Amino acid sequence: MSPEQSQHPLNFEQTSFIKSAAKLSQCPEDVGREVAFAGRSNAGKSSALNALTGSKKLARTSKTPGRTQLINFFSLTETLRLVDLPGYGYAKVPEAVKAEWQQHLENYLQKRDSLIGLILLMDIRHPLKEFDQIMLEWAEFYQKPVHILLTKSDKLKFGAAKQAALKVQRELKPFGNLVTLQLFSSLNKMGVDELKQQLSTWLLDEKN
Ligand SMILES: Nc1nc2c(ncn2[C@@H]2O[C@H](COP(=O)(O)OP(=O)(O)OP(=O)(O)O)[C@@H](O)[C@H]2O)c(=O)[nH]1
Ligand SMILES: [Mg+2]
Repeated sequence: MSPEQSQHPLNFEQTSFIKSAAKLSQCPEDVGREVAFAGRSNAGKSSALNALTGSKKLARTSKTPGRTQLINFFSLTETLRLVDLPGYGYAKVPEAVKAEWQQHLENYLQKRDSLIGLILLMDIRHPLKEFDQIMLEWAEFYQKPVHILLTKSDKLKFGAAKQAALKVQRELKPFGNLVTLQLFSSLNKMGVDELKQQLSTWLLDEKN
């Protein structure tokens, strides 16, 4: 790691919970900038937010997939936010409920002006499932950059994790610069610094 990589102008430890929203109309005012964490149920979104902010309980984690059913907003500064999106694709939820979540998610991606980028989390052992593909297509359609975290990388040996990342990277070639990717583990904190760097780049860029 180079010295400049370990310095983040943003203090992620000062993140605090703002509110939960079940639909777009309940979201905080659409001003400033925010980055949303998306991914299938159980991919590790809430755990990643906690690892990022150095808090054990900022975002609720669970062994039961589907725990986060609301859009949870966190503030980093007065104008910068992080968002924990509901995990999609949880099989035990009725189809009608799934369809409704998807609708809220697409609405959020389409209409939220302050949304400047997506962190898309995928379990490194099960990447690019159907819902990940849908998310990538929406992101491309609505022109939102995506940074992928291959989570639970601690579950594989480093060499195997690297191989898995290369394979995913090859499959993402059609998206070009819009999609980037890294290894991540909330358990051993692998990639937390790289994630902070990506978020700082997005959130502090005056063009966004
Ligand atoms: N080994 C390992 N387990 C992890 C990691 N990240 C999350 N987990 C575990 O995976 C499970 C799901 O984690 P969550 O962070 O709650 O997942 P989520 O994506 O927020 O899930 P939903 O809220 O249901 O969408 C929990 O049992 C976590 O402890 C990781 O990096 N390594
Ligand atoms: Mg969650």
